Amino acid sequence: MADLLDLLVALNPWWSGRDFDTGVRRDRYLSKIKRYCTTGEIVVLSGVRRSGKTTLLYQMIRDLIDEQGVDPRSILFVNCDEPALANLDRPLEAVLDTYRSNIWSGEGAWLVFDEIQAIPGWERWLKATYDRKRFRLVISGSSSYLLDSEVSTLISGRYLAVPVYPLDFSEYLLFRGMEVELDPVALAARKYDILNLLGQYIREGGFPQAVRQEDGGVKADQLRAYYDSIVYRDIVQVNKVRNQRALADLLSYLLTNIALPYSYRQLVEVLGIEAATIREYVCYAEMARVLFEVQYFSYSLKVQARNNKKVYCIDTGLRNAVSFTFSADEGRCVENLVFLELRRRGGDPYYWKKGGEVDFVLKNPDNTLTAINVTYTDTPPEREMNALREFAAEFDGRVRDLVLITKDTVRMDGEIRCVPLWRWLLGVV
Ligand SMILES: Nc1ncnc2c1ncn2[C@@H]1O[C@H](COP(=O)(O)OP(=O)(O)OP(=O)(O)O)[C@@H](O)[C@H]1O
Repeated sequence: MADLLDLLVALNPWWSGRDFDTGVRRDRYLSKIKRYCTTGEIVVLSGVRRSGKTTLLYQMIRDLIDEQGVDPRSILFVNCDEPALANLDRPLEAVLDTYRSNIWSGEGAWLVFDEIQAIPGWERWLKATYDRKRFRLVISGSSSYLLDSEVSTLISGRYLAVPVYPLDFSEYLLFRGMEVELDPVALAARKYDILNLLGQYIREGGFPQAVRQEDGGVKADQLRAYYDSIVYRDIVQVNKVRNQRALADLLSYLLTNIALPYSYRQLVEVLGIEAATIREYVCYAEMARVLFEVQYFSYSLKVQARNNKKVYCIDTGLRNAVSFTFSADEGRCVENLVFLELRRRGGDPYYWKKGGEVDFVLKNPDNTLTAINVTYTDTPPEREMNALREFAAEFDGRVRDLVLITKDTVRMDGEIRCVPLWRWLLGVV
């Protein structure tokens, strides 16, 4: 089919040696994708809208061609969102047939399908293609579609997921033109530039396109547009939400109150929405990866469930653009940044509260615990230290690390290690 071939040629500039834009490299993801690709499993890039999945696919393709010497024609990239594909009867089969008969009929082709969830029936096609063992498969899509139960069952045990987040702090610095060497002298020399950019990162977050936008007004509009499309396309449409007003009120409340424990009873009272509906909507927002709910830490599931929860947002810039906030809540945005970084590092944090409060508790693979508090004042308050000590006493013998993330204080205080946020985010501690 000539039209389809034209479309594929346009989508795959590397077949004809044309250049293509790969933006700023994100090595953290590229090395993971590369490792996963060697396993022969389907590699799935999933993450919130606009976090940079398509661009990462281009970067992977660039590396395949330039570093690994893969024949450019053996790589097929398809943006499944292309309107032309929607008119085809069996789009994925048609695309593969056209590619195999015109471009590459040899072994070992790479099939890279972006936004694959746009094509109905893609799960079955993917499973069947995987079972034929003739292709390497890399797919991407926004989370709510890719991680739902249907997909997990159809391709379960056959895929490795790469969760994609907006920029981390070192990527943010790179986007802002600062390449930092992780050497103590170089870091000390650039500390004030780094701190200045950290202030901006806390406010504007890490959505790549918004970071590159210099005009503050346009940036905020862009972030609001992202939010609207996440809410509408990934929550309302996917889950057929009827009470959109209630959803909007709930999300707005939660985003304004990130990092604060809340109970469903309190939400019912404030918002006038039923508890079951609140639970359902929070779950949708988590699937769209716009919010993350954090549970109370306890070895007893009953105690965990009985206690209040907290939420954090996928991006502080997005949150600041759509909620009613004041500059005084910088501390909570900082806590949100720490939460996101813990998730990027593969952690699944809890919080804990008794006399004092511990912002994050992590269960380590060796069954020990790490407790982290975050403070962003010039002098770390004693109450943050005391809460960590209280936690250590409560879970005596199980605690491996007590960490206080600070604005600029570096010291050991008994068992507590104080680390400045910027160093912790860059992984130099
Ligand atoms: N590494 C990067 N370097 C430069 N710009 C980037 C980078 N990553 C993303 N962007 C920019 O951010 C925007 C969103 O990126 P991209 O389309 O890759 O995200 P996505 O996660 O695939 O989005 P969606 O889910 O909406 O399809 C684009 O304008 C893109 O140019």
